[in-house]
Amino acid sequence: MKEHKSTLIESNGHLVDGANEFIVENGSDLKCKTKLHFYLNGTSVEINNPDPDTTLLQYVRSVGLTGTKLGCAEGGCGACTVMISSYDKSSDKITHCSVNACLAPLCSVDGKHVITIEGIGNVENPHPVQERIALLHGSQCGFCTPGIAMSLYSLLRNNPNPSEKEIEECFDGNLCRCTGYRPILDAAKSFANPSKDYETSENLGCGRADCCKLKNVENDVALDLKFPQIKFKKYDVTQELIFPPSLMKYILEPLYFSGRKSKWFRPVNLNQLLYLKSKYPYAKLVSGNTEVGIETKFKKLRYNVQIFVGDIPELKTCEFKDDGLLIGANVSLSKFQEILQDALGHYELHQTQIFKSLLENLRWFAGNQIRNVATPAGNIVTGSPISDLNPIFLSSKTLFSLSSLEPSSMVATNRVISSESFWTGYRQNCCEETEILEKIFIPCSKQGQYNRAYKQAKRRDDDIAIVNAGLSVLLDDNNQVKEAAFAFGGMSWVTVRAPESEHYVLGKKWGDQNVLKGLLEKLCEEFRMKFSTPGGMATYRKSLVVGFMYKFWYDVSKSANIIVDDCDENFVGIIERNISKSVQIVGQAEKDKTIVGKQIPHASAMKQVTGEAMYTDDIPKIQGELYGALVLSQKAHAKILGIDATEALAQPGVKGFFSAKDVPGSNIWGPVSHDEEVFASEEVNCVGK
Ligand SMILES: NC(=O)C1=CN([C@@H]2O[C@H](COP(=O)(O)OP(=O)(O)OC[C@H]3O[C@@H](n4cnc5c(N)ncnc54)[C@H](O)[C@@H]3O)[C@@H](O)[C@H]2O)C=CC1
Ligand SMILES: O=c1[nH]c(=O)c2nc[nH]c2[nH]1
Repeated sequence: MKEHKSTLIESNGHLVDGANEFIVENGSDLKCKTKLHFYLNGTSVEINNPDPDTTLLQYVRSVGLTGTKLGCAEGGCGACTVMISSYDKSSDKITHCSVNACLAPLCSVDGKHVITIEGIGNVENPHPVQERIALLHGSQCGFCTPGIAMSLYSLLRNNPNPSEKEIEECFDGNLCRCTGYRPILDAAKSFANPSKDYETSENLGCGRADCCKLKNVENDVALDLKFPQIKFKKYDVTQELIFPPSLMKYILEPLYFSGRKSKWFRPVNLNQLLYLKSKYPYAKLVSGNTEVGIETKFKKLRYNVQIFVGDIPELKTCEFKDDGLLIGANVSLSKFQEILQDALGHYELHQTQIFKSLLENLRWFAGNQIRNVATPAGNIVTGSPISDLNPIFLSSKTLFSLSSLEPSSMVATNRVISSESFWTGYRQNCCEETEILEKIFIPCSKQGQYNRAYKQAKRRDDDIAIVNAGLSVLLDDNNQVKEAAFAFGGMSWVTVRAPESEHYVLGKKWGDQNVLKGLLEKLCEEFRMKFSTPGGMATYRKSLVVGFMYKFWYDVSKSANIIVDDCDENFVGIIERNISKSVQIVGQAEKDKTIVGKQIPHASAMKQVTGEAMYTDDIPKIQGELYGALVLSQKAHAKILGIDATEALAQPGVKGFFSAKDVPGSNIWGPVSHDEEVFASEEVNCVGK
């Protein structure tokens, strides 16, 4: 990767390539559009100067599409899943992505087609996805159900013939806390092509002659066999909502919106971005918004100027160079996965170690909805100490290319910095205010190099790491260590290397058990973590570091054909979760009975799965509506000596305060025995009462 300089001023004195479109500061004279245009469930929508702080979820719910739910608000539960389709002119391809509407800025959907649960079907005419989830008991309280349906729908739009594995994986960003995944997966797998998961004929099916998994069985016939009591609609991909033809002619133009608290720029090429960043050095770049969205919502950070970088083609490029992969810093993580997968076929086997580590790691990076929008740049620049990607970048000496524009000379400059010197402190890096991360160069591994990534989180899918690692060694022909780079996340304020352990192992023989012992001891010395360390679990985190190295030792030994004593296969690789299997045994339907022995979907199922079911939060607001909040005990056990609400009542907008003495009738209630107070009267006996 070479550093370069270029000027944004042409010989005739004009700015090149559209940079001048942002020259006027207040927006009134800008050549950019101030109207947002997109499609929502097949209908064109235009909004003049939308507020940059509005999320897509707030918008769709505000126009009555309340099937999309607000759950965690941080991209973790999937209740807000919608599908966003976009058309790429250069490849003439339409892509469909499941996305968390709770984090997606409304302003980011310009030129795209947003489909919510209401857009795919309704109670009278449900989409097959909705119908099968409802009829196969895939909803109980139904709150997560629209999001689950939209994840499956998005998968089918990209891949109408998925395998069972692909179906299970499409739900890695959806949580359900009451129905249970068994009936959801049963319904979803009714869309699967089983032959994709079972490669040999011995594995085809459960042994029954009429097993639904037998090859050559037509999909709908198979369904009848598996669920004989239920008649489903056939899934016909040709009946899907089309991508609006007018959006295929859409011209990408710069946008400018000015809201109550912030301004939003959308440059459409790199020059425009560099120009804007030089003009507004303090501006926040927004890409997938999966980190910035958390900062503004939960950490209450304010960014008065936001520059959206999600529609800049130069930041989404990919080149297979002789010695590595050069990618635009803002490719989505899903696209990054595709690129890495292609790289495995493009390069020689020994060159692909780092690409494989990244692929392994991306499997466990959040859920699909996040990976469809989040970017490597977002992860690198955030510099979270438990970033999933940064340990691998650090262990592989990945290079970052930073670009900026010097405003007085209008010269664009670029410098290349190694990941080894990029992060400087807790969520800090060496980017200057006017710099942007443009490209990332991931080197090919060398002959004899081994790179692995490990992650331990509280659960495998959709969770942030407790500790993670990117480990690399280069062995010579005698298996002596020529180079070592051990990077760990979750062990300090930033992703860190273990220089003493790396130094210890240099020149030593991989596979020699004394070396392993010494290496593990060195790691323990190097990561002395105080019991009081932020994040806690000091002993556990240290043991994870040692455990990862132990695993790496055997993993590399196996790959390098080094015979080691005590090599337990369980130390190598990860424990794979097989495709889940389930069976529901339903009693024989009794002829003279209408209910007993029959699988009867509950009465709200179809309403829930179509988003038509109304929850409290979905009820339209009424004029003068008031809100209530509970005042809870902060003491575990205390006598209530008195309640003074004067200060609360003095707050603007507060209309009243109510306690036990205001309850009309009895203050005692309970589901079976009436032994609880509605409001505590004399004593509290737990925090939160
Ligand atoms: N909410 C969630 O559940 C999860 C969030 N994440 C977060 O997702 C992030 C991934 O990316 P995005 O959503 O795309 O990030 P983002 O749009 O939220 O931006 C994150 C940071 O990266 C900066 N940035 C983005 N592109 C840049 C560029 N080209 N040059 C310089 N700075 C740039 C932004 O200014 C911001 O400081 C990670 O940082 C990670 O922490 C990851 C997994 C789960
Ligand atoms: O690298 C990351 N991986 C994650 O899973 C995650 N969740 C929040 N922030 C995150 N960063």
